Amino acid sequence: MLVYRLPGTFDTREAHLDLLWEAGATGLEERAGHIRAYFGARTALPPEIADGDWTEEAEQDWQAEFRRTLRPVRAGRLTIVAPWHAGEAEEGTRPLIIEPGMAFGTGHHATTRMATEALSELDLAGVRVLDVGTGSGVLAIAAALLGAGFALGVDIDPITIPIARENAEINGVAPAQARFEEGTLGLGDLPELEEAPFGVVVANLYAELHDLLAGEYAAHLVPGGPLVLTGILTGKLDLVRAALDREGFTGVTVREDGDWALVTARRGEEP
Ligand SMILES: C[S@@+](CC[C@H](N)C(=O)[O-])C[C@H]1O[C@@H](n2cnc3c(N)ncnc32)[C@H](O)[C@@H]1O
Repeated sequence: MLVYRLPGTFDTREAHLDLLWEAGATGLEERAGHIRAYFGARTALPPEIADGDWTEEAEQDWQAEFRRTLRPVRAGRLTIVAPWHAGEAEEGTRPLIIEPGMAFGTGHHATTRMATEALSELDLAGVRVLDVGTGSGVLAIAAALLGAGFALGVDIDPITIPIARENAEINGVAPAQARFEEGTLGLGDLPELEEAPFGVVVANLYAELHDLLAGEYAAHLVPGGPLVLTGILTGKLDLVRAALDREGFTGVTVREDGDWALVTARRGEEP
């Protein structure tokens, strides 16, 4: 693979980005002060950009570089690691191994890390946990490793389900501890969801969906059960706060990391 560097940012070079795709770029990335364009082979750049200040980088083993730079992420009582870093969990934490792949949830996004930290602060011993939008399965697996009695991960995207199951297996989490099913809330077609309510519901989705699903979260939680929501841009916190208020959640707390927020609340009053 070849990488060409061009000074500038996506904003200042916007007109060039389409040209790069048309020229066959397989990836574009903005780094401090320059754009990197990835090509499978040496490519004649279009004249509009060929006279720019391009540098061709030496060919590298990008796969090895990617594997090296994907560092372990500390999240509460766990460290989220790729399989090749399984021995590098921080002292006093347990490794949560996630194979980086097609599904969201390697721990490198602030929302995944904050949600894992929030789960880590709860006493999950023996508790049934519902993870809505499970992706890589990271939060359901985290719950199982933190002692949950059972975790169910659901995702609307079917490609995530075998990925989540494989990640559970890598972590030694058996199907009796964590199961993964295609689906969502509100459709009523998942037998597991018709069973007794869950002790904790966690969802890393987005603010508008939390607004839509807030009533479903309440319906699937035991009275007083904690709700952990993230994937929320800080500018949309009011939408989520209003939805939780509408559905009778109490004790709302907010934590932020950059543009992202995590909200916790409890269903109704303590029993
Ligand atoms: C931001 S990722 C979160 C992945 C993982 N739980 C984490 O915390 O890193 C959101 C996931 O939610 C799924 N999703 C989106 N809309 C959904 C819905 N209505 N019901 C269930 N899953 C949904 C997506 O397919 C995606 O896998």
